[in-house]
Amino acid sequence: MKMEDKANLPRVRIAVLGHVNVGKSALTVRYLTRRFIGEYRSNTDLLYRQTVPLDSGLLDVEIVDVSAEIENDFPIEQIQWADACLIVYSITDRESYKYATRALANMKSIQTSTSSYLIANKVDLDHLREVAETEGASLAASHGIGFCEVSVADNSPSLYKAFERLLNDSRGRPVKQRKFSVSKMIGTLIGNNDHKPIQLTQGTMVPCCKGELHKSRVLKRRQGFTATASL
Ligand SMILES: Nc1nc2c(ncn2[C@@H]2O[C@H](COP(=O)(O)OP(=O)(O)OP(=O)(O)O)[C@@H](O)[C@H]2O)c(=O)[nH]1
Repeated sequence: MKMEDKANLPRVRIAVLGHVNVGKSALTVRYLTRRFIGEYRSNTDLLYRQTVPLDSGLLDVEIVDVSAEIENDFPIEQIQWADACLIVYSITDRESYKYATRALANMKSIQTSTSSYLIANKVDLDHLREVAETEGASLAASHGIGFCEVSVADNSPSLYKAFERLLNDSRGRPVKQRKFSVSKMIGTLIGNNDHKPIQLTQGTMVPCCKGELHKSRVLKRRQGFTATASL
């Protein structure tokens, strides 16, 4: 594809939110690469960019995998940046369900136009289940959003359907009015010499250093990440 054609592709931005250890990184990498990264450690937000084929055509997708290192920190800037949010919890961790409940309530209170989807991960660990499927379904229903239970480890097809539904819904929406310069944010991420983009097979991943945008979060956070499997 020519560069100018690529530059004209519609773009959708997704923020992946959730409590620590629920599988946000594994889920994002699974969607983009179809691979499962078993041991993954990240102390900072990660931005992924990739062109994905949908039935409706090619789409430029940017996904922020939001670090949940700081408890109860509501990532408002990432949500305002995004066109859509995936809120993830683990069926084996009730705290993560509570986190998702708070996140959805906070999103409602700021009346964001961001569309959302709730994902319950780790259904392969049903013997360790702490959250019933009906609880996830009723939480999602109370916010009028989609819901599914998945196992990222087992490559559940529902995971891809959730992403595709969010992408298709967001693609059809008018361009979101943002309170800050998105191009500046992306420029900061991509242009930061300390955090060069990592080339994936089809896209890039950038450890996010959000500068002014997320100073309070980032300063408290240890920078850098390690991935024990190459993407
Ligand atoms: N059994 C099982 N383990 C999973 C699944 N998804 C992720 N994991 C594991 O859960 C752990 C946490 O996964 P991550 O993707 O790092 O989770 P995260 O939410 O990004 O974690 P933080 O970066 O700490 O917020 C890892 O050990 C994964 O291998 C799943 O579907 N089933």
